[in-house]
Order: sequence, then C-alpha cells, then structure tokens
Amino acid sequence: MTTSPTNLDSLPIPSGDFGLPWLGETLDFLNDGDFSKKRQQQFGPIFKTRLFGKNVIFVSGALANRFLFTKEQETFQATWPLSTRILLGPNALATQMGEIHRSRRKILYQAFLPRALNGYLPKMDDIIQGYLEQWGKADEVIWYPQLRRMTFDVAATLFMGEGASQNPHLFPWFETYIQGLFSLPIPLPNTLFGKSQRARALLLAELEQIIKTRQQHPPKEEDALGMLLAARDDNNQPLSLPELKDQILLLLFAGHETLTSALSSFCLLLGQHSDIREKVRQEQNKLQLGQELTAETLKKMPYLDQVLQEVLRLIPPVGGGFRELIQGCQFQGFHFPKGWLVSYQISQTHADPDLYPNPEKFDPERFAPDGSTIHNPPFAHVPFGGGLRECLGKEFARLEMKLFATRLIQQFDWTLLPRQNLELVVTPSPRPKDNLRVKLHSLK
Ligand code: HEM
Repeated sequence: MTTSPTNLDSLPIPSGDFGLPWLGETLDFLNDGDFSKKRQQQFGPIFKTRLFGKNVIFVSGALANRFLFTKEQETFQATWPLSTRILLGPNALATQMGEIHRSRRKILYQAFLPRALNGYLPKMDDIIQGYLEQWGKADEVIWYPQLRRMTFDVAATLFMGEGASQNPHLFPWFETYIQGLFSLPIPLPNTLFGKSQRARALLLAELEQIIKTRQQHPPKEEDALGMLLAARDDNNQPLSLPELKDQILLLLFAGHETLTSALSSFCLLLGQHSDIREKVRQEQNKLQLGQELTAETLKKMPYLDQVLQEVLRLIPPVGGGFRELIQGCQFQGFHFPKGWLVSYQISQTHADPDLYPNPEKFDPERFAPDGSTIHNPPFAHVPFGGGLRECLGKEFARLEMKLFATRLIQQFDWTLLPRQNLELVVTPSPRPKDNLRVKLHSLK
C-alpha cells in the first residue's frame, strides 16, 4: 500500500473542506452526529477536513479498517485530539507509544484475563442487582444518568476497591473531568477544558491517597489496582505513582463512558422491540437461571450474544478513532501525506448497506450462527476497534453488558414513557436526548 514519494506526489489528495484557519471544522465535528455521513455524501467515502489544528482524512469500511489496523507502527501511530491527550495524561496506555505501550498493555491486560473477570463477577452482579431493586420501586426512572452511576460504581469498586465508590466526591469530579475530554483545549477557568483540568487534579490527588493507603494496608480481595501494584515490567520494576494514577484514571474513564452508552442503547432498542425482548427471555427461561449466575451460564445465551452484537453495530459507543501518518502512503488511489491524521469510522462502517443490508434496522438475526442473512467479512464489525490498539477492556464490557441484560430481562419488563426525545446526542458517546425515561414492571 505504501509508495515511493515521487509516485505519491502524482496522486490526488482526497477532496473535502478544511473550514476555518486552525479550528477547521472542529465545532461541527463535536456537535453534529452526522458530521461524517454528510461529508461522505458530498465528497465520497474518503474525504479530508481539519480538526483541532490538524489535517485529517476520514475513511470507512472494512478495507479501510484493515489497512489501518494492520499497518500500525509501520505507517500509522495512534493519536487523540489535543484535549484528550492532555487530560488523559502522558502515562495512560492510550497515549503511550511503541515499546512502552507494548509493555504496559501486557501489564494492564492482567486485569482483564478470564481469571480476573471471573473474580469480578459476583461483585458486579451485586451492584447491578442493587440498582435494579431501586429502579423497580420508582414510578419513573430517568435511566441514562442512573446507568452512568451504576457503571461508575462497578468500575470504581472493581478497579480501586470497595471504599472508592463510596467516596462522595469521586463521581461528580469524574463527570466534570469527562466533559472536557473532547473539547477545545482552552485552559481558562470557565471552559469545559479548564474545568476538566481542575477535576483531573482533584481526582489524581484522591487516587494518590487511595494508592498510598492501599500500599500500607493491602486488602484480601484482588482488584485491578492490586494487580497493578503487584505488577513488574520487563526490567522487573514496579509502575511509578504518576503512572499508576494515569492508568487507573484511564480505566475508570474507558470502563464507564462507553459502557453506559452501550447499556442505554440496549435498554432503548429492546424497549422498542418487545418481540426481541421476549425471545431473549425465552432463551433464559430454558436455562432455568438461579440466583447465582456464573461465567459458564452466561456463555449459554447465543441469542443474547447476537442481540448485543447488533446493539453495538447499530449504536457503537465509540464512533471512530484517530491515527497519525508517520510516513506518506497511498490508499485506494489517494495520497495520504506524512504528518496528517486518518480517522477510521466505526459508525459509518456499521451503516454500510453492502455489509449490512437495510442498515437502519435493528435486526439481531444478522448475527445468527448460520450466517444466512449476513456476509460479515473481517473488520466489518469493529465496535472495539482493532489491531494493536484494540479495546483492552472488551471482555469486561461484554461481561457487564451480558450480566446486566440477563438480570434486567429476568426480573423486569419496561415501557418507554411517552413525550420524550429519543434522538441521540453523540459526543462523547451516544445517549438519548431526554436521557431515556422509563417505567419498570416487576415480573416476580
Ligand atoms: C462497550 C464498551 C466499550 C467500547 C465500545 C470500547 C471501544 C473502544 C475502542 C473503539 C477503542 C480503540 C480506540 C482507537 O482505535 O484508538 C478502545 C480502546 C481502549 N479501551 Fe475500550 N471500549 C469499551 C469498554 C472498555 C472498558 C470496559 C475498558 C476498561 C475497563 C476499556 C479500556 C480501553 C483501553 C485501555 C483502550 C486503549 C487501548 C490501547 O491504546 O492500547 N474499554 N475501546
């Protein structure tokens, strides 16, 4: 795919509009959920723009995904918008590069191995059941903020230990922190970015306390922080305190924002499709689920797996990702210049009618094991990205989605309340505009 510089110069650069000086089309990108769709309609599937001061080429589709995910380090390196890079910090896995990224990914992965996930399951289940019980008693639930609180409690408890989720400051600070992650990086007291920087400082100070207490009094139960404290790198060195803080903060962000979106999309789509809800329930009834749910039992629900795959296809929590071109190359007859960014588009890939006929339709049968209704080539279903930067927490995410879906469907039916706007706000992750107002009905 790469070509010598002389050849490259003879190729056209994709068409598109750079917009304003420096700012380019950043504001549209942040505020318009159809940013990429509209420009694809105008300029074709590969187009250029400028975001956060950088020239960017947007690509989508299975071939483009394969191109990006298999050429990492040789042609591309991961990058994030400036606000995200500053706020995640220099020691977070997502901002680390090359050899250090490889070595840290190996260490962090220990917190997502099957043995670790099995250890998380009972606590995750307790927290989910606690929330369901509360919601079952309410006349009306505004579900999205409740789901946010729940996924935060799960992540804080499993990554930092029991006490963390009971600290009343952490959640509000965290919410302020997240709001600045994808914003214009203007460090003034009243900008989203400035507030987020302050919240990050408060969170890091709190995390430092939690880590120091933990070093003095190690708990019996294993959580992600315990594993990271015990971990040694290839030179047999422990992770430094600044790195531990950045890595834990990243896990909290990644494990909370995206998952909330995925769970709320599940609640929305199944709330709109009673037939699919019923089919999931029938699958569960056949399993005669008891009070205790094990990882083995959760594996016996192929239809629920299909449903969750289709939820992540239709409303992917992450719309796409960025890479920087560390050398010029060509793709599909276009010149991609060195130093520019490329953005791969998960939402647009999942909406490609050649890959997914009638793509607007919520249809779990696309993922039926007989494969009759879909031809699903590699790199066509990429909710978790791919290649060296594929989501580290994807099995954690699948576990929490499945456990939540199972407990919810087992115990409740739910109605979406009338007179609410179900359109999706997309930044940073999709959620219904009016936060998904519902009434739960107990089935017991
Ligand atoms: C449904 C839920 C989730 C979705 C859809 C999702 C999606 C993604 C995607 C698309 C990427 C790649 C971004 C890129 O290409 O630049 C990613 C990276 C990452 N995700 Fe997730 N994620 C989810 C849940 C989680 C959870 C629960 C965790 C951890 C607790 C997590 C941790 C991470 C980390 C650490 C990375 C960076 C990996 C690296 O740079 O090597 N994610 N995620």
